[in-house]
Order: sequence, then structure tokens, then C-alpha cells
Amino acid sequence: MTESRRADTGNSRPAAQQPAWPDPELLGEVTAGLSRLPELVFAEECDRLRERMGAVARGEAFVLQGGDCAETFAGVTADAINGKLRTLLQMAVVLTYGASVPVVKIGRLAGQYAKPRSQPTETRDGVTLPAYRGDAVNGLGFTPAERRPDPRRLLRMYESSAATLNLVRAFSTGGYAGLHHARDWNRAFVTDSPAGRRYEELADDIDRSLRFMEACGVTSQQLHAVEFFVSHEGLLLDYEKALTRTDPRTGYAYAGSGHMLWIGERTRDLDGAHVAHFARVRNPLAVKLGPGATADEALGYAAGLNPRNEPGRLTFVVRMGAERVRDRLPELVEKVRAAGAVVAWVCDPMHGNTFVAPSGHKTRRFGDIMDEVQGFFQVHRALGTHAGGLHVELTGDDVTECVGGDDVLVEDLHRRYETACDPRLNHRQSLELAFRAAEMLLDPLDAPGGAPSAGETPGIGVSKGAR
Ligand SMILES: O=C[C@H](O)[C@H](O)COP(=O)(O)O
Ligand SMILES: C=C(OP(=O)(O)O)C(=O)O
Repeated sequence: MTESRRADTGNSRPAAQQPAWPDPELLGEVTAGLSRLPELVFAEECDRLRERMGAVARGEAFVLQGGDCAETFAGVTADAINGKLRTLLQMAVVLTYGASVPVVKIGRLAGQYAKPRSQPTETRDGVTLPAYRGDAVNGLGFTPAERRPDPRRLLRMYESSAATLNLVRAFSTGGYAGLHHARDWNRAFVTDSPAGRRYEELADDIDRSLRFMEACGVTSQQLHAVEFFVSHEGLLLDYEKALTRTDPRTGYAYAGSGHMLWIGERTRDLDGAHVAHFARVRNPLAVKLGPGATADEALGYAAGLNPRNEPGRLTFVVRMGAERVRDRLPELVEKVRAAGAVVAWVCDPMHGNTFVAPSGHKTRRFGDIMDEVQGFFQVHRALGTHAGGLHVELTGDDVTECVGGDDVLVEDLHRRYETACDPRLNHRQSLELAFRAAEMLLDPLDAPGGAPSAGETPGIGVSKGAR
């Protein structure tokens, strides 16, 4: 099995992290079928998100991007999707209200079905099989049949994304996402936590403000709907290419698979097929930057992916790790600014802080996550640049995958460890992160930062997953 192969992306660059599809003929049939299906998102929506991200790049707004590490086909249920949406909306309300900043809301949703992996194979008890690469490629079960890449899964990716997006659209425009329901979003969750109680108080404040506005005769449609976008890693070039469409209005190509696509840490080779492919589409794009990213690379993405230097086209999602963000980030930000490149800077405090607990679970400490967020805000405050947003892996479910925050201990990890790939924040941890981030946005120097919270054991664990 080869780890990478050339995808037919209209260029002959090497494509990293592509599955070794065993049946090229079947792959061809599937991608031909996909290319006949309607796009999942519309060019106008992508343009609108690019405008919103332009406000982030100019320092006028903040972006919250979040959702599963790996969506699964079995996870396409109304409860699971609503839980993620409500969690994101609650976090956005906390940030908007707490820090008085408009928040652009983007899900890691409706397309996050493929994963890049550190190793192409996995070995258990002497048996070696292909690594799980997301439901779009193979199954999580550790059997040869499950782990065999099957291109028909790309069709299920499309269908699952369409079903999810349908719910997202209904949710965001059907009334329930309006601010009048801010309290209701909390109802289905366990509210008996410090962050849950704090949220209830905030919802009271919002209710009072809305009643005041209504009493003054102020009504706005905007209070009854929410603008919500979807994003995923643009990893599987066979799928992305099949979903690329030309916009008849302008003649530009758009990725029809999601509003925003990001290029991952493992596929961001400036001479690679991912950068070449996404340079051709008009969607807003992001590139993940790990601790090894250089300023020259950052400038290369700016030149290659945003040659017109359009605000909102390019976002850098920084995932350096709590230990490195304060050392590594300033040089990148300074050189990008000095070159006059307009980008949005977003913090992913998850991917540089992964380690394996003694129980064998991949996890992250809430304290490390908050420490990286604080370091990110501090760097931008010191340089006078805009800390533009957060990119987090989360779920509305009451999982035990990340330690700390409110109540998850290392001993608890096995209780509800349900992720198909990396550990996610649960609902309580997500809310707590939003409250703390809102405080940091106001004052990154004095806000309570990354001190370990109850339940965390500093110093446990090995194998930092920096890349
Ligand atoms: O989500 C990110 C990556 O796909 C993930 O961290 C890779 O995990 P691995 O190092 O276990 O392959
Ligand atoms: C793979 C991911 O992250 P990164 O590319 O930063 O490792 C991810 O966000 O799912």
C-alpha cells in the first residue's frame, strides 16, 4: 500500500495523505457520479463568508470554528448535530456578549469525514492494518474488511454532508437559533456546572436586553436567525475535485463541498497538490501552521493562495502547542505584517497539545488548551495585531476525552471516550473555554489563563503529538 499517490487535480504535484484506493475503476465511477450531483454550498454563500472573514482579518470581528475531530456516518443524527450547533451558538453568545465583538460562526461540520494520519498503518497484538482515515475512506473497526479503503464511502460522505447541512440550514433560519432562544439552547445539557450556571445568568441578561429593545420598538430580523457556515479539511482531492463547480455568474471555480476549506499541517507543502488545487477556487481558505512552520512558508501561502491580497480569502490557523506558541508565533505574525499580507489569525489550541495518557487514550489537558489560547492572545496584544478567532474540536455530548476544565479526571477517560480520532471538548468544557476566552479577549494579560483546573494532573503522559 502506498502512502501517497498523484490525484487528478489538474496538476501533477504530489498529493500527500491520499488513500490507496484499491479499485481505480470504481473510484472513477464514484467521482464521475459525484461530479454530476449538485454542489452542497453555493458560490454566493462562500463569497459572504469571505466578506465576513475579511472583517476578521481587519480586526473588526472574531471567528469561532468548531466541531468534531472526525464526523462519522453514524453520528448523523438530529440530536448529535443539534448538540454541536447549540454548543457553538452558546459559545458565540458568550464571546459576543462577554467581549462585545461580532462572532462569525463556522462548523467543523458537514464534510469533516477524512483524516490525515501520522502513520499509514496501525498494529494491534502483532496484526498490522491500514490506519483509519475517516469514514470517507475506511471503517474504524480493526478488521481487514473495515480498514480497506472503499471509494463508495465518498458518496456516503456527500449524502451525510447534505443531510447535516439541511439540518444546519433549518436550524439557523427556522427561528430556534434566534437570540430569544439563548436560554433554551442550554436546556438539554447538564447545566449544573460553574460554566452552565454562568451561562444561565448571561441568558437572563440577554432576555432583559431583548425585552428592553422590544419595549423601545427595536426589532430586527437578525435577532431571529443566525448566519452559520460549514468547513472541513480539504484532504481528499478526488472528492474535492469532483465537487468543484464553475460559478456561472463569474466563471470562477468554487469548492462545492463546504464554505471554507482548510489545508492541514500534513498537506500544506507549497509545491504539493493541495495548495495547487485550492489556489484555483474562490472559497475562503485556511492553512494550519504547526510549530515547524516558517515565515517564508507563510508568505508563500499568502502569495500563492491570495495573490490579490484580498481580506478574508486567507486565514492562518496556528496550532503550535502551549509550550511553543509564545516563541514561534511572533516571528510569523511580524513578517507577514511587514510584507503587507492581509490574513486572519486563528488559534487552534487542540492539535499541538495532544498526548497519550497511561490508559492509552489520546487526550489533551484543558489547562494546556487555555494556556495556548492565552499565549496566542498575548502575542497579538504585544504586537498590536488582531487575535482573530478560535478553532476547536468539540461536541455537545457529555464525553470524557479531554482532562480538566470542570470535572474530567485522567481516570475518567474511559467512561465516555467516543471520538473516532482526536479528543474533543465536551459541552461544559466548551462553555468554560468560551467564558475564559471572552475574558482574555478583553485583557489577555490579566485574565485567568492556563493554570491547570480541578482534575488535571500536570506532568502525566508522554508522546506530545505536535505533528
Ligand atoms: O486530527 C488530526 C490528525 O488527523 C490526528 O491528530 C492524527 O492522529 P494520529 O497522530 O493518531 O495519526
Ligand atoms: C488534522 C487536523 O489538524 P492539523 O492538520 O493541524 O494536524 C485537524 O484539524 O483535523
